[in-house]
Amino acid sequence: MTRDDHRAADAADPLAICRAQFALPAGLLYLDGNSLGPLPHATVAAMTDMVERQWGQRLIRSWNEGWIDAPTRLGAKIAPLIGAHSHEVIVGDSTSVNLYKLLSAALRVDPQRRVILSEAGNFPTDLHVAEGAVAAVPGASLRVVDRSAIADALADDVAVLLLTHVHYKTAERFDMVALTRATHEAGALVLWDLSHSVGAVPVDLTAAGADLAVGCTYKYLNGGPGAPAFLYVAERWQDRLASPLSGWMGHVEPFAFTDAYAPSRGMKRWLAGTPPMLAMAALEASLDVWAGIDRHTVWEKSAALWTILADAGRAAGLECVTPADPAHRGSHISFRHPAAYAIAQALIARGVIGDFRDPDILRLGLTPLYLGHEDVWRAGEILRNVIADRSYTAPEYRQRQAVT
Ligand SMILES: Cc1ncc(COP(=O)(O)O)c(C=O)c1O
Ligand SMILES: Nc1c(O)cccc1C(=O)C[C@H](N)C(=O)O
Repeated sequence: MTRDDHRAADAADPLAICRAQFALPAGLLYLDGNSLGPLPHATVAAMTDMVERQWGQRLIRSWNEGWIDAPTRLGAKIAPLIGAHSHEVIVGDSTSVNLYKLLSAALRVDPQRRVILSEAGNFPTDLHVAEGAVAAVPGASLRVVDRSAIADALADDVAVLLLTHVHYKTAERFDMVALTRATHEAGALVLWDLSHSVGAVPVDLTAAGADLAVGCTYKYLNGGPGAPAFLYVAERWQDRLASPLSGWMGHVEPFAFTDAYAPSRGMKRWLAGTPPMLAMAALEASLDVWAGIDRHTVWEKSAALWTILADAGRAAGLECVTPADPAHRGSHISFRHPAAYAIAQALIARGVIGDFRDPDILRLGLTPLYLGHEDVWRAGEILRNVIADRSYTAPEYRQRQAVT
């Protein structure tokens, strides 16, 4: 396909108008929105209003003018993106903390089931938090198996299967429907980490019959660095599970100021402390960008952008570790190369921001709201040049930074 073909695809692209909603630096090709999404213009205005008016002028009155309901209001805005009902999602804390809450609760459902089952090579925080959760429950343990062995490892001692739907390194995607069904047949609950799925691939937790989920909002949802995460509990579990972090915001009557804890009905019991309103304001503005955007259109465009980079990678002789079948992958593409770190640095020096994942993965995110076909084609051309002329072998590209 030629540059003109990609220009024609951009001209016909229903999502092309979304690009103007983001404050991306001119000339930059940003292929790292799967790690930190860019700043929406609306966020700047929302933060100004939050700081100057809501905090500055309205002060504590703002708690009754929209702040106290922010966790459930934002949860309701995320719900359609993950195929959940609005009363099944709440926003607060980090993905790591939310994982702890849900894993701890799931471990206490059936005393005969004390195992968290997960995937070797899952995103580290998922496994680290699972270690912490089992350490707090006598007799509990973490079982980690290869992704191909998950279904067979669903023994009768498993309390909860913890999986990241789209793998952070390879973009491999689990079959949510099939694995949820297999987990239920084995008598366990399933907890999906949707950090690399939400805003990227169409997710339907209700259709899959999923029990629990968490996910990150600073990647494809563009909520800002460290934006509060979300937590999902299917309605049928809401009265049966309780948070181990029984803070006052999860109390049925926080402003009764009682000594004894009694959990709220519904999703509010998953709150612990006071919501971080500055961060909530940024996230709400970015969620509003998603209102009215069809997730299937986003996914179709992602698949088209993926093919452009896959072709460039093939032409450059790179090994692609992301599945070619769109049904089995997420919205990034990863190439394995012994000099992946240096290649990522050489690309950054040429205005293409992607990232590197230890030890040998070059990862490029495809975010249809602000990347066009021609943009991705240009990134692919730059990638081909960097490989062909071996410019990545320059010594300055070997220097590792603290955050990669
Ligand atoms: C699969 C997955 N889970 C969780 C996280 C992050 O958790 P937290 O926001 O708590 O750092 C990430 C990325 O940072 C991730 O890729
Ligand atoms: N959360 C991050 C951070 O605080 C610093 C650097 C990167 C991140 C990330 O989000 C990493 C990301 N989850 C990943 O998939 O690799």
